[in-house]
Amino acid sequence: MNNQIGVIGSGNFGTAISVLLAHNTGVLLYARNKQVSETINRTHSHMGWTLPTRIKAISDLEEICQRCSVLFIAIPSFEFPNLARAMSPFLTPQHIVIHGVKGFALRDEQNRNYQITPHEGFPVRTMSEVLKSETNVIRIGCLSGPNLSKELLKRLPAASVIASAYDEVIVTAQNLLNQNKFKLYRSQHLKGTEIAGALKNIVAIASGMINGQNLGKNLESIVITKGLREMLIIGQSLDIAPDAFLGLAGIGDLIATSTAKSSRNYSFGYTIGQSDNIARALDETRDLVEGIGTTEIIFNYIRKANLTCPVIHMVYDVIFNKMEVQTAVDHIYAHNTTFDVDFL
Ligand SMILES: NC(=O)C1=CN([C@@H]2O[C@H](COP(=O)(O)OP(=O)(O)OC[C@H]3O[C@@H](n4cnc5c(N)ncnc54)[C@H](O)[C@@H]3O)[C@@H](O)[C@H]2O)C=CC1
Ligand SMILES: O=C(CO)COP(=O)(O)O
Repeated sequence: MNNQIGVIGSGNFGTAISVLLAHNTGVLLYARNKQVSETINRTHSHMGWTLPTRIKAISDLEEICQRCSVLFIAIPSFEFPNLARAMSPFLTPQHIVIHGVKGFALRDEQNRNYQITPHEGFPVRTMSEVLKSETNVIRIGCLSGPNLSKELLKRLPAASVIASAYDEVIVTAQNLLNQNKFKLYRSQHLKGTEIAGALKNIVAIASGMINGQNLGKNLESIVITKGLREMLIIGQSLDIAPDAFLGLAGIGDLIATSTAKSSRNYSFGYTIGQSDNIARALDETRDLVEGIGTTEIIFNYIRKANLTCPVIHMVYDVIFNKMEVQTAVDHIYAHNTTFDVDFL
């Protein structure tokens, strides 16, 4: 292995991570499509962004795993189990693998209408759990925070969280990524960080819907605040400490994605809000919107776990029951109000 760092996934976030890494080290960027990697190597540009020459692209999964002892992964959650299985023969306990994926994988990949059993409270796997079960990698981390890729690629100031149970993972990520105007904060709450990053996407969709309908800043702030409450009570139901939800990977990312037009989750919600036509919004969306699948999975969970989560309910009803946004907003007003902060 040499000292190049591997990045798997050459989309928006993988490219942004590569550019940040290239400030401190050489990078091998994996693109599945050979034509894409050849074009990156020939033009030193990708998706309209000029790339540092320290980034070399590659299309051989075995080779990138053999050449890089530290790998970052940024691909959609629905492809993650397949990728983990494909990488498995090439990974060893010597590797450090850090993912930046904000979504879940179902334990039973065929069954979205899962059951909750007393022994398996959360019927989904986080990406670190997928890596643990599908590969022999031990030192796993998650990079998560308010990291809108367009802003990172424009080299605007940002920060993020590296979460891992292993100090070496945290220190390695900090050494590789810390630089002027980009800093990594540390967290030992790996699962909480992963869950926070996935759940905030649902709230970003809700906020987009409210803004697409011009329902005002008051309602937007209710949705974001109560959305955070729902993230926390889901965490509580899983015995996850609130820490992960209250830092940059929780409330920080929630603010970024629930207020930025460059967030794909927010802008998907915004399109629905503008047209009140979910079929059209789904049809027109070309971008990855992680929050759609997460809403379906988590709605099923909160129903079975008997948690009251009006914001998630609202998003579910609009997307999956084709309810109009203004009607779905009623979920927020359907309950008798009790203590404002009822979750600490
Ligand atoms: N774009 C952003 O601002 C941020 C995205 N994320 C998260 O990163 C993940 C990826 O998002 P984006 O990069 O934005 O998505 P994207 O849609 O821009 O890119 C995904 C890339 O993954 C590749 N890919 C898909 N399946 C693959 C496989 N099996 N093997 C290898 N490559 C594969 C695709 O070809 C594509 O290049 C998501 O979970 C997202 O929530 C996290 C932070 C910021
Ligand atoms: O998670 C993100 C920024 O931190 C990216 O959000 P979107 O996937 O909504 O674009």
